[in-house]
Amino acid sequence: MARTKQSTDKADAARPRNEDTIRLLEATRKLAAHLTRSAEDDASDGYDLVQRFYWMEEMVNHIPDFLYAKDREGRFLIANRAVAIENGFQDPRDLVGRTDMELHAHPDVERIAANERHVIETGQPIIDLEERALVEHDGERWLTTSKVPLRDVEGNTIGIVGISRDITDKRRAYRLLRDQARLLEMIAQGRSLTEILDQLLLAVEEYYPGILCSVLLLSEDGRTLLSGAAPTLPAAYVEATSRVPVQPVAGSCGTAAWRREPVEVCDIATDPLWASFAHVALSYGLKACWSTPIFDHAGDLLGTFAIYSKSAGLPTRELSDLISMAVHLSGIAIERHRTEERIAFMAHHDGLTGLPNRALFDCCLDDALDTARRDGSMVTLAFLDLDEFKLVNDSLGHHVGDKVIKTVARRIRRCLRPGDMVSRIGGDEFVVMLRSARQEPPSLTIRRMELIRRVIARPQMLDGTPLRMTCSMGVATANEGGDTASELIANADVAMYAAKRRGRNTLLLFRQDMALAAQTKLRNIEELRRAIDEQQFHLEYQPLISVETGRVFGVEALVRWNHPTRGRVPPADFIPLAEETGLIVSIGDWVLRTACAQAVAWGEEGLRPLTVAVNVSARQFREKGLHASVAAALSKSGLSPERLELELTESAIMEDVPTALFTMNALRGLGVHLAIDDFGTGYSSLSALKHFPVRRLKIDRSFIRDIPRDQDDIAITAAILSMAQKLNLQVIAEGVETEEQLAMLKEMGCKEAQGFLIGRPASPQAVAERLQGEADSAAG
Ligand SMILES: Nc1nc2c(ncn2[C@@H]2O[C@H](COP(=O)(O)O[C@H]3[C@@H](O)[C@H](n4cnc5c(=O)[nH]c(N)nc54)O[C@@H]3COP(=O)(O)O)[C@@H](O)[C@H]2O)c(=O)[nH]1
Repeated sequence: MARTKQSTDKADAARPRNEDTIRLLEATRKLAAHLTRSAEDDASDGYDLVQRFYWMEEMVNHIPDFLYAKDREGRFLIANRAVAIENGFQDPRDLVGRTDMELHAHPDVERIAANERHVIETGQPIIDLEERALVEHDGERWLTTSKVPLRDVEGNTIGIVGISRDITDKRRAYRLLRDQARLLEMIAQGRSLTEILDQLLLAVEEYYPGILCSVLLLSEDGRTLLSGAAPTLPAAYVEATSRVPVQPVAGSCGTAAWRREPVEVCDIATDPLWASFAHVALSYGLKACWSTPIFDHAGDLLGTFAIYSKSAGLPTRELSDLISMAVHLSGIAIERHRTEERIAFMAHHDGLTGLPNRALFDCCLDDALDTARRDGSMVTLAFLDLDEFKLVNDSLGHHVGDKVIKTVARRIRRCLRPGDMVSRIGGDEFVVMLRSARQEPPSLTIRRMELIRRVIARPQMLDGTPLRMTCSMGVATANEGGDTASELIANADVAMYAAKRRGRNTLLLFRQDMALAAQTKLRNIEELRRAIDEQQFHLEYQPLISVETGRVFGVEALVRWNHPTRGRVPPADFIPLAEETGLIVSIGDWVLRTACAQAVAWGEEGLRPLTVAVNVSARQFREKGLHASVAAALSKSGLSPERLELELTESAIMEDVPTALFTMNALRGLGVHLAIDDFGTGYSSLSALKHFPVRRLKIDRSFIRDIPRDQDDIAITAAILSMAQKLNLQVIAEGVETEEQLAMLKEMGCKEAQGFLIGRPASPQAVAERLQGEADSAAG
């Protein structure tokens, strides 16, 4: 207690006293006297005034808030220990007589003094005013303050009584929430990643003045960290550290990304992790660097969040909390940005190869052509289609097909120069745009395109097996082939189809006559469509006879097209186009229905039952609907199934033997018979032949034509006959035109024949007459 009395006296002696202070002391004395009297009155409770005063002082000193009274001049009259410590004193009494002005050179000192004067002059209290603290530890601090007039016993205002509470943490938490909300809003609004990260880093730096933040983003290959945001770091430093390797020893960030955990380097100058980079950081006064990896929700690394400090050391707990929040927000922003980038990329790129898709390509082609028109540069386009790609997909599976496409895409890309472009526009179709600043001779352009073609054709290793993919290419240049994007594309497309026709693995430069051919083809397709709609077809029937008896046992239905202006169009002129376009499916369906109905009609005329043979094209054979189409033709006509024979070509069967076998068995399941047409021209596997559920082989007319002159044809025909006999198959010889041929075939043991000698394709009426004639002569 004595230590307290002495120090008060000392303080009193040291401070200048003005009238208010004297009045205040007077008031205090009166108060003390009053308390003494009261204490004497209450002596019965056993506690004296001094003890009460001590308790009061202890109580006030234990309050963490700042309690104080000041005189009219702003001098401290009394304060609790919290105020003393805040101002750098141990004993509150050391504060007495001092003013804020003396203690602090803070810009807010004058404003605080003015507020206090206002309370004294008006007698109006200030309640819960938020103000900056005059003392800063670890950055700016905030108080909420209430100040009321201090009055003496007469009611005169002799100063103020104040109470202040530190609300720095509360305010920081509130600001944190507000900043967080603002950043999330920016993310939701789709603002740019740089803008969001800059905002985030500036907000963090505002909490702890003196720190500098940066975000580095992981490169696509995951091996490097690239600059993401660093709004306040010196630009030269950002530049110098724009590619940080992700490896075990690579500063704070590269190491944090490598270890996938925070790396806090408290002294860049001495830490071995910074051995190679320290000189750069230190030259900018950066002494410590604390880096935290940023992950996405799936745990994949996105980048790093780093804080640089200009003094060596480690982050405080509060700063660590703030870093966690900032890392989390950075993760959300980067992940969202990546997702948006991915969506945008997918909208304009092909998912398998990553190449620009048709929409993006068209856009770039338009731009390139615009530029070419302005500056005389040259745009060349190539349409490129892989040869027999379907075979790869069908035989080796789609996963192998995908690998092939990716390899082709990669190879084409490697052949391109800046400004060139390649796009995948279909399963195995690519379009390449080459640009050159000046007009080049066609030979030069073709050389570049040829290079692409040759590079594609290099063998690819697929699961250890080499595969060579060739392609057909059509090339068109803007100056020669056409000036608009659609003309250019159409011309390159036409040239590509011409290349395909030329025999694949070929490059053709567009010529005007190709366009004419393409236009004719388009017109033909249109006319063929109309022919189907308007039923411009009819059937003729060619007799099939028994060599032994010469009697007709069946007929082959052959389609004819009566073109409204061109007249009779031979099947050889339109069947291939119908095949190519798929129109053969409708035509074939019609042929089936008509032929079945005709066979029934002959029966109804009283003619003897015949086999009716109908050609099934390769395309029709591949169609899933063939089985249903045959079943419908039979049920609609009422024809007995064993009287219908479907002629399948060797090549259609051999395209995909297992599927063909399945289809053939399904058709046989309907009760219809099958024959292999044009036998000998394809590559029938003889071992597979014995499994095919066929009844008849039709020896192709090319082997019959030169009989009996050509010994080879005789040998082939004999071999087919012998093999068929062993396999228990019937054989018919096609294209028999002469008596010699027929006689020779008979001699060789061929039991059936078809050809102009026996009968040309004829109308149903003519067939009926022939059958009637045969019946009559048999009867007669
Ligand atoms: N998918 C379908 N293909 C059909 C259909 N109708 C016909 N075709 C195919 O068109 C090609 C040409 O047919 P076409 O001009 O009718 O010729 C056939 C006969 O006229 C001809 N032939 C018959 N005998 C002789 C002969 O002694 N000499 C000779 N030079 N030509 C002759 O052969 C054609 C029938 O051949 P094939 O079908 O192999 O038995 C032709 O490929 C037809 O298949 C149809 O409806 N659908």
